[in-house]
Amino acid sequence: MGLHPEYLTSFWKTQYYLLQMDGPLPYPYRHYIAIMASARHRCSYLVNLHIMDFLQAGGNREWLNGLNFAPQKLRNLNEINKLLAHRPWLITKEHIEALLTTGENSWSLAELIHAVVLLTHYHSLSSFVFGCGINPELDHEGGHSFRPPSPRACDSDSCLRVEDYVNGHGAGDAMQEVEALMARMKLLQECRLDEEASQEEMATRFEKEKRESLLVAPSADEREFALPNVSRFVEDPEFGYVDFTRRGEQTPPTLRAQDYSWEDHGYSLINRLYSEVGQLLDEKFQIVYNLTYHTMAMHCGVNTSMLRRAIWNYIHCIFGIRYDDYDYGDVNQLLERSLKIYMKTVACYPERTTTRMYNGFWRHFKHSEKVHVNLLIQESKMQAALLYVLRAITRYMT
Ligand SMILES: CC(C)C[C@H](N)C(=O)O
Repeated sequence: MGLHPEYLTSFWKTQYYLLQMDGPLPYPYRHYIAIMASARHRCSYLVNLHIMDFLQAGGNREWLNGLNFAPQKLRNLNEINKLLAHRPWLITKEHIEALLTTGENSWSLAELIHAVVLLTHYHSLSSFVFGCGINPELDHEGGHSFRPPSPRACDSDSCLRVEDYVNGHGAGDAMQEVEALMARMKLLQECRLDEEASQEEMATRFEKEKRESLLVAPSADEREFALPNVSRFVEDPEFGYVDFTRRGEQTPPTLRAQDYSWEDHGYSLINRLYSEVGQLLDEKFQIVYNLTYHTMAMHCGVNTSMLRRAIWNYIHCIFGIRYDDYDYGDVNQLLERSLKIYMKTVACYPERTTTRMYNGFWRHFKHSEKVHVNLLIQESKMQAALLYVLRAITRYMT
């Protein structure tokens, strides 16, 4: 994240506020929730970090034996943790009601907001960790694996491939890919001026992109095994993003941004209930959405807003969120298949990200640009999950 200091500052402020400042939840709870959220995505890096923080904050060591050892109140969060991580569109006001009205184990509304922001923060941070290939620290379990799950650590196969591209024949191809992408951006910008698609056509393009996104998935053999220090915090480990293996599984239903958007609805609700955090999140979303260096691989002075918007909206599309004024044909034109696979893996099954996927897209772009893509994925995913849970809270309250 240090490659993007403006973003990092905002990220740190938010995280610091959520973990260290006065707030509705006791400190050990905050770290335990971070553990529960990271464990959903098998992110041992973050689980280990927060196990240490939990103990430092005076947390009860017993709870670290697993979810079954934690107080019932925390265990009650399990359902919403699962849904937020994998299928946030399934969250209803009944889930909210169940948490707020269970006698002595009830959550207050303020506590619940704190908890859901923490959950979504750590789900999306897990995506960043796997997307950028951050390895477990050496003194952590799995820190010395002989096949590290990290894009940074090269398995010989993918290292060879990258060298091939850069030194040999592939380098020219990779450069041409950049040129072709720039040309497509230019063409789309020019066409936009002459041609406006009808509302129905725009809706069809969204549905097509959403349906197709279901087919963009890593193969099952990329599954990561869960380490015991992580799996003890996970119940119902099979529950994931829409499961394609089950027949007749539907695509996520569509949430239209005009009915519930961050700017008009989500932000104002969270601002009312937990105002500093509302502000901090809003600032962070704005920073990441507008972040640009006007570069594209070896080119400078480029307006990349179209490309960055396509990345942001593709993630929202995977989670069923549609912007009526956006033409999803752009996503199809601008995001190559290998990038879509990478993005969907990082957002939905982060633990299955591989070196090969990381190296496979945008072969001529800089490392910092790939990290930039990860920031967009991370924040877009967080906002998507928040929109669903905040909508459910609004429905519960009205
Ligand atoms: C994600 C990247 C294509 C972003 C680009 N390098 C920019 O500065 O806008």
